Amino acid sequence: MRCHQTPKANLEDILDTLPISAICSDTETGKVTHVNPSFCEHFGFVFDDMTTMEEWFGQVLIEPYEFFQRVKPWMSQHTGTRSSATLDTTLLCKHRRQKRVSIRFTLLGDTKIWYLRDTTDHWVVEERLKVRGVMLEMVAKSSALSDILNVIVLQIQKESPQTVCSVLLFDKSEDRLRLGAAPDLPDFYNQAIDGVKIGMNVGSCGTSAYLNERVVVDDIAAHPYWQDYKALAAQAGLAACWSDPIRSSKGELLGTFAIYKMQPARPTEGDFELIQFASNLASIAIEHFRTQEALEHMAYSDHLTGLANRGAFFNKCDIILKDALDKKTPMSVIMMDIDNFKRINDQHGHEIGDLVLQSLAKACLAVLRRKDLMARIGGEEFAILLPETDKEEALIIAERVRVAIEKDTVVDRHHQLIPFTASLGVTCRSSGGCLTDKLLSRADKALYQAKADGKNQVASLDPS
Ligand SMILES: Nc1nc2c(ncn2[C@@H]2O[C@H](COP(=O)(O)OP(=O)(O)OP(=O)(O)O)[C@@H](O)[C@H]2O)c(=O)[nH]1
Repeated sequence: MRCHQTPKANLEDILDTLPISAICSDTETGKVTHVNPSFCEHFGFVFDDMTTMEEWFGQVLIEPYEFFQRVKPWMSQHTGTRSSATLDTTLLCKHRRQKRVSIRFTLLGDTKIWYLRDTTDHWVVEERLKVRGVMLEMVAKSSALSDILNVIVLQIQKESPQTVCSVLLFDKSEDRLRLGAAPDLPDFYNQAIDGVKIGMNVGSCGTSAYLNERVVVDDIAAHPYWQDYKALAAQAGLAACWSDPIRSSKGELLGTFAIYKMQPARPTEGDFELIQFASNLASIAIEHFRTQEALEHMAYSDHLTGLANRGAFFNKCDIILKDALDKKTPMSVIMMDIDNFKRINDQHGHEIGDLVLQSLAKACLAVLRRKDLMARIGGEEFAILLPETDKEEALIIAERVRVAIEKDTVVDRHHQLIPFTASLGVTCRSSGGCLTDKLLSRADKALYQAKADGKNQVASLDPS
């Protein structure tokens, strides 16, 4: 690797035997006069790539501002013959790999000898421990899942330059992938992918989720998996993508972790290890979040119908009522009770009674709006919260619910259709404001009226 036979040949011979990377430069001109084989091997540069150390730093520093803020002052501080202070920084090798290095130099006559130690492995371990700690702390504090996933994605992008990552979450009920975190992918791309149904040839992630195995696509433009999405990927500047299924501790699919590249590329062993690390971290976060969700669902929902339970309904009602008073918006509630339910139970059995409760809940949800909240607050008693809804609109909704129930039936084991009906009481909040209890008791009175007037009908009671 010696470039010239000079009087410094002995020194260069010694440097050439060292396992540590070394560069010699002229103290006067700053020109690089020698690089040892270890430097070429670790960083990919050869002697002909080097002019001065200043220029080289200008090319390889990851953060351009670092040259004037850190590197230049560090270079000029040292004048004596002892070794300089150590500079820890991140460089981009000739083959575009990012490396963490510790650099120092010494003066020997008119030669400056630079020593570069590759500390990447150590740095990666430290960084990963750090991000793992941050993530576990966020999990313990029940931070939003998207925030936790963002931390993981940003860490992977930091470790692997020219990389953009995404986490998609698996929605088992619909076999779709939903956006979990992809802070550096363009919005139009995220919107197009959000909700995509998994299957063969649905990009790297859709296919990876479908096959429940890692998918590597090194050239999106030419791969059949991307046939229907390659124009979208090209618009987002994406050229390669490998995707790993994120699995729970029981092996169930939770989502996918994807690494995108801007140029066609094949993953290295290091990339596989990186995506595995990311998938494992994401799996801890998602699994914890799903467990929390399931616990909350159990605490706040009715096991038979899946509707909100009494406690959840009262809590939500308090919040919506306060909000309606603050914003001076209308709000209504409906109380509902199945007609002659005892008779249904007595004639057809408790199991059929349960089926009626479940079927009625479904029929009502189908005609309610997304913002409405329906709850089972007693055996055959239901309540419906209608935010931003005045009495006239509430009466229309109540009638729609009544008709939906009237049209619904369940079938017994002899294939006999069993119809059922319900009575409904409607009220709206008073202009002065009232408590949830008062509001519900007024709706209850209206319900009582509907029962008294012959059942299978809607009655209302004004606040006045
Ligand atoms: N199958 C089933 N029945 C229930 C459940 N909870 C309460 N019930 C029954 O609901 C019935 C309520 O009867 P009642 O209060 O007399 O009311 P009703 O027969 O609907 O009469 P009206 O309200 O006047 O129309 C009772 O037979 C309860 O056993 C449940 O979870 N499943």
